[in-house]
Amino acid sequence: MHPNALLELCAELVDSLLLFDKPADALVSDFFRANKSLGQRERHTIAETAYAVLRQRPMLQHLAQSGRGPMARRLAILAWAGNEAFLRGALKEEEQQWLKQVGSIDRAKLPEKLRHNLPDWLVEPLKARLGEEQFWQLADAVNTAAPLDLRVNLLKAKREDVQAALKDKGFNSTPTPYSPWGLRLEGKPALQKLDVFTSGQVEVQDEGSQLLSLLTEAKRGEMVVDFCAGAGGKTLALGAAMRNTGRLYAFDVSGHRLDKLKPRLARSGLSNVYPVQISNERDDRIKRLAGKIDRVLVDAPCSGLGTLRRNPDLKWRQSPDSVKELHDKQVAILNSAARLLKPGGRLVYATCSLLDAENEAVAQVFAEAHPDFTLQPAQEVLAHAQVDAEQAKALSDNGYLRLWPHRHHSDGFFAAVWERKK
Ligand SMILES: C[S@@+](CC[C@H](N)C(=O)[O-])C[C@H]1O[C@@H](n2cnc3c(N)ncnc32)[C@H](O)[C@@H]1O
Repeated sequence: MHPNALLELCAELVDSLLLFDKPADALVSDFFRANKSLGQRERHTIAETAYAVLRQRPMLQHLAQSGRGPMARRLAILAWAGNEAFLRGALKEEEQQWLKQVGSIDRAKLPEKLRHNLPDWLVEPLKARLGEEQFWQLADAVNTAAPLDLRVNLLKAKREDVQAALKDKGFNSTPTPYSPWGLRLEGKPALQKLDVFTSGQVEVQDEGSQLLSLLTEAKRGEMVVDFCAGAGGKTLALGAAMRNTGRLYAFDVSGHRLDKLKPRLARSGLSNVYPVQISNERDDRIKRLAGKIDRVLVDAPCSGLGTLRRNPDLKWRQSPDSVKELHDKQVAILNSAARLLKPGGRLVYATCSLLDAENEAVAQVFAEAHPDFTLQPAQEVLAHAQVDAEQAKALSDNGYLRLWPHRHHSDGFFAAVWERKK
């Protein structure tokens, strides 16, 4: 493809992403579906360039002001994630001059908000929580791309065997530092056609998500509910931990998301999973199971701000109002899910948010209203669930699990674990 044609495609995608009317990953998929002839490398350049614009939008929009021509093209030039010589082939003489001039600007001297590239409303709570130094580490960490983590399905394979099979195909990986189920891949190989993937030996899953399933510690023969199962990333991990025995209900209000679980279930070899579309958290089917369940995982709908490495658009699509609404929804879901538990049963509340409002604040509201639930220190639960005791300590904060991209190199996660008193 001619360099200018590729640059124009980048600009077209940037234009549509900056409308923020749909999630970026869905827009990118639609874009590639509409441009089927693109090769792997071209897709990589287009997607990475567009995501770089989302990550550094304030900085790039500021720098782009000095240029000429359509704004989306200027942004794509500044964020270009492909081969540099190839880009030069796309640029007019005046664009080359402009790019050189922009390149000479010392970005470290620009105002703070152009350097952290976060919306104002997020800065204050994150600085209050982390302090100045860690805030900047976090800002850097969320503005870089995430690695690709796999969870090995221990029903079908051992971690070291999958690692060896990947190596045979030329893909290097290392065991994840905290999760005993995980492998972290070097680069971003296309996995869909590999045997280890098609035969259900691995699923793509961030290490943090694996730790949430570990915290649930679902066991053989138990009755377990994954209350917000979505496409079932955590359901699959829970089902494997149950060794394909007992009963695992996968609830979600979205039938569309539950449909995506089906092919994954087929690959996984699990037959203990029962997907159920519920109308809301007060659905009658939940009432019928009240007091009968051993473990409930509530992987609540949240702002997703812990996944900014993968979903940088979320920082521009969320707002203080949406976070407030989510907080209320999270409390309602957690209250309802808690009714399912037997005495002695375990409740895990989790989000992939960085904000106290969706995490500690929700856990606190729940704890105050439920004296019949006792908080289980995350550190102890993790150590019991095969995570090295020292590492378990590094993952916990005030009795909760707290994962941060800049410290743990996973997505940002929160989890609280309670036991219903006997
Ligand atoms: C964080 S996502 C779940 C991701 C999933 N657990 C996984 O590991 O792939 C939150 C899910 O909550 C679902 N949800 C939203 N409101 C709900 C409700 N009232 N009851 C149950 N699920 C709900 C959403 O449809 C979404 O799939």
